[in-house]
Amino acid sequence: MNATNDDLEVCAREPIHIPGAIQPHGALFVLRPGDWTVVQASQNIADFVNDDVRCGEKPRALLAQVTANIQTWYQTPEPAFVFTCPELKLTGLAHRSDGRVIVEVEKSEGLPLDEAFTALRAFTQRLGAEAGIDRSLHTTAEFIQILTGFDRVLIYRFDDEWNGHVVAQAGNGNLPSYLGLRFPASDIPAQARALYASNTLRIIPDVNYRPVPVEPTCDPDTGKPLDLSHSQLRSVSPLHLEYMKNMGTGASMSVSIMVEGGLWGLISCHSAAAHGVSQPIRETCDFVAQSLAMRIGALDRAEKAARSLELGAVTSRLLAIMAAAPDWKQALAAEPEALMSQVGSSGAAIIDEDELIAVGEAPPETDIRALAAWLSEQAADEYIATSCLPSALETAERFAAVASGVLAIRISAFRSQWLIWFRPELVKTVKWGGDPHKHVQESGRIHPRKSFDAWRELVRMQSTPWEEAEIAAALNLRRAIVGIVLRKAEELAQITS
Ligand SMILES: CCC1=C(C)C2=CC3=N/C(=C\c4[nH]c(/C=C5\NC(=O)C(C)=C5CC)c(C)c4CCC(=O)O)C(CCC(=O)O)=C3CCN2C1=O
Repeated sequence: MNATNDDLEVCAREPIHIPGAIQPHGALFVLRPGDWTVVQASQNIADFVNDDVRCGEKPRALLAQVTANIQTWYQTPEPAFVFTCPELKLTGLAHRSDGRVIVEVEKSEGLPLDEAFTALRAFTQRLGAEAGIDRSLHTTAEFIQILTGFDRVLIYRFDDEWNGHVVAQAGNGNLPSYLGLRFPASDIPAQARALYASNTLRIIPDVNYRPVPVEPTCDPDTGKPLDLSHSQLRSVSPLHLEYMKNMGTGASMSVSIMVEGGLWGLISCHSAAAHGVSQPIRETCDFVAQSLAMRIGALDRAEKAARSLELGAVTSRLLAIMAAAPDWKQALAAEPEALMSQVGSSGAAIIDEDELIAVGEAPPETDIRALAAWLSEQAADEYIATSCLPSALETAERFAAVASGVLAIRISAFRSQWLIWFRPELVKTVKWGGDPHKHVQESGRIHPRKSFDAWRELVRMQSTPWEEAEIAAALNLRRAIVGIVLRKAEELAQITS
């Protein structure tokens, strides 16, 4: 039976940050600052630190020295403390959580730091030499695949609705290609995305792992469950483990790509069989993701600046034309190409009460008037922009071919005075990784879909989305027109007074 949106909502509320267990490729204990006593520990702690850590006691022997160093760190503003314990062949990480210090340890292995640095330097040189974003994404996927040895590395980009698009890929052929496929937002629900914006690297070395409980389950003083939001060993949602098995992956690692403080996408790594990656290599991958994010941010800013400059030139031309004309509406209508290129549209209309002027590819007059009436009912002071008008105004289906996209600026708050740009429908076929609507409801809970084969969807009644720079250009023109209208009104008032 297909799951409903409510089921997906329940899934998006799963408290993944307090699983009460960790993955077995490391061990964890919790210190109470002040007396530095161990208040909780994972059931496998002795496998990593012998008998040096016991609940209710201070860490002993080698871990006593580690704890002393943690106490020194605890007095600093540093968010985390990375340490090694060569005698026990351990690397570790300490971080604060709910007034406690969570200490996680793993076996030391893998890439020495100088080799990691050499690899990083080679990568940043290659990245700097890449001209555009596509090559930067592919260079990153190729580098991470070689560095980590995962079978497949994807660059997964979120769109405005949090659906994901695989925009770059590198692999050794052991796993199917997902390049170009899209995945629904529900595959990575909101609470997971929020977690990944702060905890930027997660690894699941073996999808068939048996979770290791943390004991006692709740903090003995506060009774609160242990918050593993910033942990590296956190046991992950059983739902996601099922998803990975359905996808035929035995191990995964995800690294968040944070651009301008927002989750732009993920570097998502998979292997068919269990596959681990050492702490130094993981740190290197996190740094690579940060380097890529800075590159994406710089390229995005440069692209927006160039687009703003291009549109600014058109705005200046239109302002000059309106300033020299007795009527701004007729002036704009006399320059249809400039008016339409102001925001990259294929048609436009100017409505001022009964007066209507249309240029380029525009709906019939009656439909434009009905659209203006609908726009006037919307709670928008300055503008309304949509790339899918029929989803908001059903009657717009009949002119979707020429106006699926609408960008409308309100000239007057008191009368029906609008400047509207139109964009045509862009019919496209979207390839999903499996049927995005096919989540299965079984035995009282939702299950991830089992097929990720390309599933094609014909997308209708949508135009190319309006860019930030285009909306900004529309608002620049609006400010000029409102200024002209106000000046005309003042002149008229002076004449008639
Ligand atoms: C091929 C493109 C691709 C997709 C679509 C994808 C999905 C993905 N889902 C992730 C996480 C989760 N999904 C879900 C839930 C669902 N996944 C589903 O398919 C469905 C129906 C649900 C229930 C809403 C949950 C709870 C989590 C949080 C797991 C955790 O960190 O504890 C995660 C993050 C897992 C991680 O970072 O460890 C991913 C990344 C892996 N990945 C991909 O590479």
